[in-house]
Amino acid sequence: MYLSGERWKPRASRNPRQRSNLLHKSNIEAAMNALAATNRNFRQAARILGLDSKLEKSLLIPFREIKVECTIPKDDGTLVSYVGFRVQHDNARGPMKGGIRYHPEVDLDEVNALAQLMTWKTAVVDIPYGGAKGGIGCVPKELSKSELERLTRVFTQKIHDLIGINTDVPAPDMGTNAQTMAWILDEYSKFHGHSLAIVTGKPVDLGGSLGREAATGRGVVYATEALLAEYGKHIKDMTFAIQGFGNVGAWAARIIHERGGKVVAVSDITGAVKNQNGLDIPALLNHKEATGTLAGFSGGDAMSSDELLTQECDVLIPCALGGVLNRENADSVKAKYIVEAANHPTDPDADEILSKKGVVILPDIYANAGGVTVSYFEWVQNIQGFMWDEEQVNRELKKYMTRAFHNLKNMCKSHNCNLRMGAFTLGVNRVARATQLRGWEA
Ligand SMILES: NC(=O)C1=CN([C@@H]2O[C@H](COP(=O)(O)OP(=O)(O)OC[C@H]3O[C@@H](n4cnc5c(N)ncnc54)[C@H](O)[C@@H]3O)[C@@H](O)[C@H]2O)C=CC1
Ligand SMILES: O=C(O)CCC(=O)C(=O)O
Repeated sequence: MYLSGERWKPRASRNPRQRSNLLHKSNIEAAMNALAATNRNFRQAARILGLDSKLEKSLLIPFREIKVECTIPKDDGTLVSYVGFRVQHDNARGPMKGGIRYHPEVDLDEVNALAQLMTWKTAVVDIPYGGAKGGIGCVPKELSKSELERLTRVFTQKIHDLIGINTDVPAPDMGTNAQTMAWILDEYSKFHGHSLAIVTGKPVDLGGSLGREAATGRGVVYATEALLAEYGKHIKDMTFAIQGFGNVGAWAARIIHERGGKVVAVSDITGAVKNQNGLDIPALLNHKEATGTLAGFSGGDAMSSDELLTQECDVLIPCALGGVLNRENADSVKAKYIVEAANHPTDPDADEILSKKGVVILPDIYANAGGVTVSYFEWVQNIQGFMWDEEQVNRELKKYMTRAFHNLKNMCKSHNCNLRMGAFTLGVNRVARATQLRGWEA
């Protein structure tokens, strides 16, 4: 069945040289970093769609890669330098859009992969954007608030000429939040005048949208509901394990709990906690708020973070880093469904292993698109100088996520492929059409 873990298999080429190239490529690509894995998924989609090789190449090459040095004084007066990136991948469908990540593993390859994913993601949910992503290689928890502010302002000074309301609009990602966006907005406005729509995911008091903070987690829940409905199942009858308890993970857990789902395990960088009878999520949120850690929560048993991914559950929701499901642990995954709330949580090796086990994977470029969808609503509200109420935001979000699921499913049916390829073909096809209509083909 098209929603199962079955993989799309390339049609055997009649040309033996071409065929050996395909096989050789897929062998090499089995152990890949995020960029190679993303490129591989894109190329598979391009083949399914029968894209011309020139168009394929042009869609793959990023519009612009920016790398800047950001030197700031630490609180003790010493100078320290960080490297910041912004990759603008594609703008055929509109201004480039994507988050900014503060994390020690940020590098140009990763940002490239994440920027490309944004291009396909905005197209999957059919919002008028292209894709971009940014990041700074740093450990945000080791920086004071004033150091983070200085770093964000210096980064903005370095890239302000290359972003813009109609060119590239940043947003939060791992390690950044509404406050980070407020600093970017303020710094950018010094150069360009008051510019509310230059970032999304900002504080509501500064033009942010109601519902944006919860939007990625809420979108994950809408996506999960749409998937489970295909199997005649409901959140309230299922158990969930959630990796990551930051913005996305905590909101997903909270909303699943509200809908009667049983969250049986949660992890973050500080540890993990489990309870097969279901964790009391509001109590866990209070505990995390009060102590800054999951450790010591009396409503469950502590376990190691690594165990979370192989925990007994119906639905596994990774909400942290990329590549966490890989050849080392994929075979031990017990979940029947994986909803990719994180970007690129599943390594290609794991994709293969999980598919063979019949695990259904709802891919990132659809599953976590709720955040950028409400970012789009925020940008629209800023441009209109008008504010929607939260009910309208959530209603529209559900509409976009539900429509995208049906479009994705139709691609799976038309091309007899799994959900990942359904999402990639949906996104890539829309971007390819816009590229052709603009006359950008080489
Ligand atoms: N914030 C947003 O609107 C969107 C975020 N995403 C993706 O969702 C993921 C999470 O993003 P946010 O929640 O915004 O970040 P966040 O910084 O708010 O939270 C990240 C969470 O991951 C945990 N974590 C880090 N390393 C871990 C490890 N080794 N094991 C277990 N937990 C670990 C952290 O402790 C924290 O709880 C990322 O992949 C991001 O790209 C995707 C779409 C939109
Ligand atoms: O809200 C946005 O513009 C981007 C969110 C993001 O970075 C993502 O979807 O990965």
